[in-house]
Amino acid sequence: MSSPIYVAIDTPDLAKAQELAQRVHNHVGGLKLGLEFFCANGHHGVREMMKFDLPIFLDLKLHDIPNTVAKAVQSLNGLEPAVLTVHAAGGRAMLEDAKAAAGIHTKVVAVTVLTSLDNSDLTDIGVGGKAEDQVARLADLARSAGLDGIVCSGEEVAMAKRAWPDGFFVVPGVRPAGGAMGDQKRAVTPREALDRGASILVVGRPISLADDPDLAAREIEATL
Ligand SMILES: O=C(O)c1cc(=O)[nH]c(=O)n1[C@@H]1O[C@H](COP(=O)(O)O)[C@@H](O)[C@H]1O
Repeated sequence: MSSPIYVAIDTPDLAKAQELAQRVHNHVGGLKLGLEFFCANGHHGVREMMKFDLPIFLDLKLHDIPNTVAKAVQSLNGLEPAVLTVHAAGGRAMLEDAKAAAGIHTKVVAVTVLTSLDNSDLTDIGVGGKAEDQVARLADLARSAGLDGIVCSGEEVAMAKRAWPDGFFVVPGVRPAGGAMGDQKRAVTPREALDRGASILVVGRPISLADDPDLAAREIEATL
């Protein structure tokens, strides 16, 4: 079985992205490319990263009116990433139109509550209640809008999976025990996330900033 670890390649620099992928590609199950990579390198950059023969997770976190998001998703035609993100907070029509515009081989997943937010951040943006309640609400919306799954933290994934047993659950912001949190606030270990129902794990800095990214990826995999 392939590794559930998708390495987050968070750089605008194509050569650096290729170097990291080259180092870790035998120890991860996929490559996650984000907005900074896509803005700098576009379709060409994604095609270059497809050469590693691993599934591509295009993390664009689209969030706009339905027409704009649908056209943006259509503009990815030809790339057919394995996974594509949109923000659940864009609402039902946006989610439905994003899914309808995506290729059949692309899992469209909705970001619920960013792992960098805690309950007090939610209060600041006018969302009352706890992160878990908001994740539950948005997961329900994503499911009824026909999406393939959600992105949430390891703190909510067990609850979300109980409510949506065949959903696809992406858990980012995971940290090996004792690892630096950085800007992440709702982090669990990779093992905990998997045990609680994650389908795939997104791991960035614990691998990319390690002195030996290859070893770091292998060490995380060994804990799973
Ligand atoms: O959609 C994501 O992948 C995502 C959602 C979320 O709630 N939190 C989150 O950290 N991410 C992404 O997951 C990666 C986490 O990176 P590290 O914190 O360096 O492991 C980054 O590429 C984020 O953009």
